[in-house]
Amino acid sequence: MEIAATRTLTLSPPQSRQFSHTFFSKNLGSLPSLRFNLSGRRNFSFKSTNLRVSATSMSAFAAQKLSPETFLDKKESGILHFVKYHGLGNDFILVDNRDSSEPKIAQEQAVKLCDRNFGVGADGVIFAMPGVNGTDYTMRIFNSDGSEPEMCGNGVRCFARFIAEIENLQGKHSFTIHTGAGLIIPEIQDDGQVKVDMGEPILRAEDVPTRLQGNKGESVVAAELVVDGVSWNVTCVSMGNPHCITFGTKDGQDLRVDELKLSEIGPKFEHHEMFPARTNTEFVEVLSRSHLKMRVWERGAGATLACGTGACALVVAAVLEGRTDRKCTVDLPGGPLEIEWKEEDNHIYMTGPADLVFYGSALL
Ligand SMILES: N[C@@H](CCC[C@H](N)C(=O)O)C(=O)O
Repeated sequence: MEIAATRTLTLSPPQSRQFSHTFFSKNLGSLPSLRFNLSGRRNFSFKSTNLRVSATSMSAFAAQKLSPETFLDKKESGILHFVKYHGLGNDFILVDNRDSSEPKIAQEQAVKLCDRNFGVGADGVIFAMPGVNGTDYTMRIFNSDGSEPEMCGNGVRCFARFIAEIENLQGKHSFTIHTGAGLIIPEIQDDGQVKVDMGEPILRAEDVPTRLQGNKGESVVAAELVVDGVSWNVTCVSMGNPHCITFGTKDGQDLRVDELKLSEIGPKFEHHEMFPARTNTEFVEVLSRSHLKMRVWERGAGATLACGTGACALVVAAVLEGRTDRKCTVDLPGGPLEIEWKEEDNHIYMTGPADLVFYGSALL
């Protein structure tokens, strides 16, 4: 389903200009609040020191349908046009940066945009940039705290759908994408899901990076990590970005992820001295040899509803610890991902959704 409605964006005084944009949203079945409000006018505004956005949304159906390219091509100075996407609730502001290898906004501005009270609200800002070394595109991302990670699994699925949208591509398509984690290849499937070749996991302790000693060759597998006086069993895996995966504590107690006090324990893993580049942490419950359930505390973003690189890393950890087979469904708070760590090429393949939420503009 595609819905288009006029969106009027009013800049706060003293810039009392008005812009009208077409608002596109797909898959609104999962977004009752948007559908619910389509018949009326709703005002919302976001303010912060250097970022001001106020908008009156969705006043009419199909009143003025602009193409996505036209919307993003508008080049009023000081205004950032973006498209909001999410992958299982892990949400991102996508910026069309195809004309430059410099991100259109600075890290501090990304922090303000990502703010859920004073900004647009997102787990990160993603830039679609020109490719390098023969790749189709480059993807860069800023976390909601402004730091720059090497890779983002849910983000790269959103990136693929964003490219298809702005390049007006229909059906099955794959792209080569240069990231901080090397070459990543997402392929949009006929059903709209995105299957991503996430490359090979990195297991050497020093490269993850972790200061924990390798205990299985150079890898850290089911090793002891003391966090706040409690001994946890952890496996460390990098998918370009660092992950610490735990299935429970050393006393043999398996995790019940719903019972975890994530906001208390998460930051203690993230900033642990054993992780010189900080870490993402996945807390995992094994439901069967092909079914896992996880909650995540992300480096630079906190508790999120999903983490694609995390889901890949935890399947690697589960296999290395002998807990599951190589093909698993991973239940994340925002929904399931299908993950396979293939023996033939040592690559990990992730399949899941990516959905457009809305088009918007922000005054920088
Ligand atoms: N949510 C992402 C990971 C984003 C980067 C992460 N916060 C980091 O700093 O490494 C995913 O889906 O992989």
